Amino acid sequence: MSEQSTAKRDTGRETAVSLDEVAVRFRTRKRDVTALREVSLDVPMGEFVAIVGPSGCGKSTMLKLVAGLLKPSTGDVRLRGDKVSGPRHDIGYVFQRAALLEWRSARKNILLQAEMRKMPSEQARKRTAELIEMTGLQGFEDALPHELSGGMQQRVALCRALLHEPPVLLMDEPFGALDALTREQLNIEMNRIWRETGTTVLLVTHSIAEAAYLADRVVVMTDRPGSIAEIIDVDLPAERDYAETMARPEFARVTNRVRGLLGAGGAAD
Ligand SMILES: Nc1ncnc2c1ncn2[C@@H]1O[C@H](COP(=O)(O)OP(=O)(O)OP(=O)(O)O)[C@@H](O)[C@H]1O
Repeated sequence: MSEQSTAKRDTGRETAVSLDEVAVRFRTRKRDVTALREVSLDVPMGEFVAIVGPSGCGKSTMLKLVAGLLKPSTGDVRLRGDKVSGPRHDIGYVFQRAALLEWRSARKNILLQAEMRKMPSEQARKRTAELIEMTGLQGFEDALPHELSGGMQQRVALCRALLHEPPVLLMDEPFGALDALTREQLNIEMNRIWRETGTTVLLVTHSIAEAAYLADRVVVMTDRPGSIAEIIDVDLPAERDYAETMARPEFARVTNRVRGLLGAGGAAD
């Protein structure tokens, strides 16, 4: 059990995501902002990584780099070995707001992904049905977004992000707008869905408990300009019962370490 794992990992598995000495500087008319500096991180295929850190330290910026929505000012970002040089299609993205089309049913919102990617319709329909079952949305396939709870809307957004079976799923505070009980429920489902799909996940969260419950490793960022303060291995089995996990000494060790690194002004739970 290591207190701190290295940013560069040799696990024998293919690397899904790698950031090498990445810096991001934004130049606006009023000021220059260094959002990230010297960030290096390797994420092996199938790993679940949670990223926590103070507001404005560059967490969303990291995800945007991986998605190819932003270019680093210096350094390299690679997805499955290829240098990221523009928007990538082999990722799924889930945001804090589900951003569903109000006039389309749950099923048709999920299928939007297939339309954008011109997936064969039979394959898309089959995968949609599987995902609806996996996320417990059966019976709500034809409901419009306003007829769904916030948690259900996020499940639809998750199905949409997973439809094309992306090897890498980027999640930016996906459960941040949900009430505590729904969030807990979705955390439990997320652990199962991650195990069932085998996808690599990068999750940005402000919840230390969520990070420790879901992740293989927790990346703790410093205040802006964001860099990696420490990467903490979570030495727990992949399949995690919620209450039992929370009661484990390893869970307490990880959450205490993250809290210690973030200090009083850091992420809230
Ligand atoms: N397009 C942009 N132009 C100028 N500055 C930007 C841009 N995008 C982000 N920034 C700045 O970069 C810094 C990092 O932003 P980012 O959204 O990545 O932080 P974050 O850690 O995700 O924040 P939060 O936890 O509050 O969501 C912030 O200071 C932000 O104001």
